[in-house]
Amino acid sequence: MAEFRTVVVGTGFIGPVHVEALRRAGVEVAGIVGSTAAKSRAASERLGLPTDFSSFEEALGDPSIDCIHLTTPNRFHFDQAKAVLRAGKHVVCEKPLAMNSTESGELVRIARDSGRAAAVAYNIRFYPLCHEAAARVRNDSLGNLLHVTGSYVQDWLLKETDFNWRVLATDGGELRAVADIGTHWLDLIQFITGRHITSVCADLRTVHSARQRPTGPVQTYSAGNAAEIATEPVQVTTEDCGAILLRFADGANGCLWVSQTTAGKKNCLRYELAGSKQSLAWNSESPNLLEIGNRDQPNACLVRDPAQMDPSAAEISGYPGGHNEGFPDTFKQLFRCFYGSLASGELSEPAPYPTFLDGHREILLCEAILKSHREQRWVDVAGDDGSEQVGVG
Ligand SMILES: NC(=O)C1=CN([C@@H]2O[C@H](COP(=O)(O)OP(=O)(O)OC[C@H]3O[C@@H](n4cnc5c(N)ncnc54)[C@H](OP(=O)(O)O)[C@@H]3O)[C@@H](O)[C@H]2O)C=CC1
Ligand SMILES: O=C1CO[C@H](CO)[C@@H](O)[C@@H]1O
Repeated sequence: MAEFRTVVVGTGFIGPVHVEALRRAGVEVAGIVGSTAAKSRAASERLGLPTDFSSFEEALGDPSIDCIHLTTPNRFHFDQAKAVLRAGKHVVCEKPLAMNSTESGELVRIARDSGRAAAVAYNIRFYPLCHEAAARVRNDSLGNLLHVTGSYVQDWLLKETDFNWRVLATDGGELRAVADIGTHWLDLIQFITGRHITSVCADLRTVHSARQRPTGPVQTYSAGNAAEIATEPVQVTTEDCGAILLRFADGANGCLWVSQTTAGKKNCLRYELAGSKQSLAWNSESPNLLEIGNRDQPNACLVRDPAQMDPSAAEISGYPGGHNEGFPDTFKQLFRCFYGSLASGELSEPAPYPTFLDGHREILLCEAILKSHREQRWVDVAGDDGSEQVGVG
C-alpha cells in the first residue's frame, strides 16, 4: 500500500494514533498538520514525519497526496471532508461524520458524485472478536436474534471541573455522550447484527449544567488539577449520560446505557447479544475474549486466536492467540481494509469498511434519539433517503 500518500489533519489525541496505524498498515504518511504552522511542525518533528505541509490547505493543493484523514473536532468535519472530496482525494473522517443530517446527507451525495472512497473511523468494528461475533450472527450460531443490551461508559468528564470542546454543543454537536461514544456502540451493533435500528426511546441527563472551562487549551482525557488552573464557568446543554431503548427492523429489541460520568470506567464498551440458541458477550476492556452463553451445555469463552476464528475475523487479526491486540490495532486493521480496497480498485457498495453512508445513518439515529428525549416518546429513525422508517410494534 506504499503507493498511497496520506496526510493527517489534527495533532491532538487521535491524530497521532492515525499516523502510527497508517505506518503499521504500510501506508506512506507524508505529513501531519494542526491548527497552526507551529503546531504542524512540532507534531511532525515529534512523530518523525516530513515537515513539507504546514496547513490543511497546503495538503489539499498537493496533487501527490491521495488521501486525507480528518481528526479535528466535530464542527470542522463537514467543511473539511467536502473540501477533500472536491480536491479529488479519498477521505477518512473521524466520527461523528458531521454536526447534523443536512451536512452528513450532503457529504454522502458529494462522496458518491466524486467517485472517491470516503470512510468514517468507526474503528471498534475492527476488533477481531467483533468481526467474529458478526460472523456468528450471519452463520446462525445464535439462532434468531432476540435482544441486544450493553453500555459505553467512561469517567473522564465526571467532575464539574472536567472540560473539553465536546461538552459544548457549538463544538461537538447538540448530543455529546451519545454522539461521542454511544454512536460507536450503535454502529458496532448494527454492523454485528446486520440489522438497522428503526425506533428509539431515550431518556438523557446533563449531570453538570455548568462546568469550569480552563482559560487555556485542554487536551482530550487530560485530568488537570482545577486548583492550579484558571477557569471560567460555562453553561452546558449536552448530556453526560442516558438510556436508550431500541427496536430493530426484524422485531429484536434492546437497550444502551451511555455515560461519561461513571467513576472507574475509563473507556468501557460492552454488549450482549441474545439469540434463540446462544448468546455472545464482549467487553472492550478485555477485547481478546468473547463469551459464548449456552442454555443446555457449559458456557464457553473464545480466546482470540486466528486458528479458531471465522476467516473474516482471522483476516484482521495481526498476531497469534495469546499476543493481546487492542485499541491501536483496530485503526491499523481499519486502514488495511480501506487502503486494500483502494489498491484493488474495488470501490462499489457495500464497502468492507464504515462509509459516509454509515456515518450519515448514525447522525439520523442521533437526531431521533434527541427528538425522543425532548418529546419523551418513541421516535422512528428517518431513512437515509430522508423518509421515516416504520417502527416495529
Ligand atoms: N475513533 C476513535 O476512537 C476516536 C475518535 N475521536 C474523534 O476524533 C476527533 C478529534 O478528537 P481528539 O483527537 O480527541 O480531539 P483533540 O482536541 O485532542 O484534537 C483535535 C486536533 O485538531 C486540531 N485542529 C483544530 N482545528 C483544526 C484545523 N482547522 N486544522 C487542523 N487542525 C485543527 C486541534 O488543534 P489545537 O490543538 O490547536 O486545538 C487539535 O490538535 C473528534 O471528532 C473525535 O470524536 C477521538 C478520539 C478517539
Ligand atoms: O473511542 C473514543 C474514546 O473516547 C473518546 C473520548 O470520549 C471518543 O471521542 C472516542 O471516539
